[in-house]
Amino acid sequence: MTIIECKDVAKSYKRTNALNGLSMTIDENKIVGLVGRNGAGKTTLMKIIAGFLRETSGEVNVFSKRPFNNLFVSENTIFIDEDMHFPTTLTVADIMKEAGNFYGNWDGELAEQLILYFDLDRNQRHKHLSKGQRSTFNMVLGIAARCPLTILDEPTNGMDAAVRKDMYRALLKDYIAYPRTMLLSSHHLEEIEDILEEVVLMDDGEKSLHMSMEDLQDTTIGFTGKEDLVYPWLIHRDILYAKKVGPKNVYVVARNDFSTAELQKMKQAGIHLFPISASDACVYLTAKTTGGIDDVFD
Ligand SMILES: Nc1ncnc2c1ncn2[C@@H]1O[C@H](COP(=O)(O)OP(=O)(O)OP(=O)(O)O)[C@@H](O)[C@H]1O
Repeated sequence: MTIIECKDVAKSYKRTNALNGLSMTIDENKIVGLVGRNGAGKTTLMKIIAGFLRETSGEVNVFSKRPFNNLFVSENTIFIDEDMHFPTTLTVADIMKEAGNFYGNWDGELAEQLILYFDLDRNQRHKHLSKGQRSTFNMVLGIAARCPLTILDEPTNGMDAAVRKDMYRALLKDYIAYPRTMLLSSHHLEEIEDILEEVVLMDDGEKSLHMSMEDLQDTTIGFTGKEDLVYPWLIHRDILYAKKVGPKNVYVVARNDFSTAELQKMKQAGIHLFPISASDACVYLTAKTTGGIDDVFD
């Protein structure tokens, strides 16, 4: 069943077009990563899906309803980001109690166990938590609410590496026990790639690709070897990144539309082929130049 459907969605702020005709569908009970460079439009899209912002044009359906200001969508959706504000007098325990009143699937016991594990003081006011503690608590809310649609926008900002790892593990374990639809944005795809089933890569307010994690790994391929050996194979190919290595060698990343036979022949010709990680593939696929930061200095 489709949970999120975006058709040709655009969103303009005064001088910026944050989304430029984006279309996608997200099916039920999938964990989908939303990735892209700074300013690609991830937060804008997530806020529209959560019903916090209204699209400028196009159509968005969440649970087959228009999400903006929709009570059904807000009861069934939780949106977690680092800007979550609560009344300043509320403690961690107060917020958990309120969450229990609002979210039908709330698991108070799990929330208490996670609070204990992550060493949060349930009597501390939310506004007095440190940056990392605030993110930790917010994500506990996101997990324990067990909303049919859980949207997590850069949820681990400020957490240390150990907490981030534990938190994603907690998220995955709870998702396996209680499947729901999750949309998760992060600048660190390598940290979440093991838990994602699909990735939506955004670029300049548009969807650049939407595919399974497995397919994403095969989207790009790297080559190193002598320049005059490598380049003839790359005529009319989509070169995403190229760098000279020493006087005669090159390091090239290209979109992988090569046949197995072609790759085999390249290997036999003495070209070294190597896989590109999913997170690097996203960087190369959305890069503005083929030389990266080196272009600035050349
Ligand atoms: N309230 C706003 N008013 C004006 N412009 C905005 C507003 N919010 C976002 N933008 C602009 O819209 C574009 C998309 O921003 P958005 O926050 O959706 O991107 P993002 O992919 O989440 O970025 P990041 O990874 O840096 O968090 C950016 O150019 C941003 O400057």
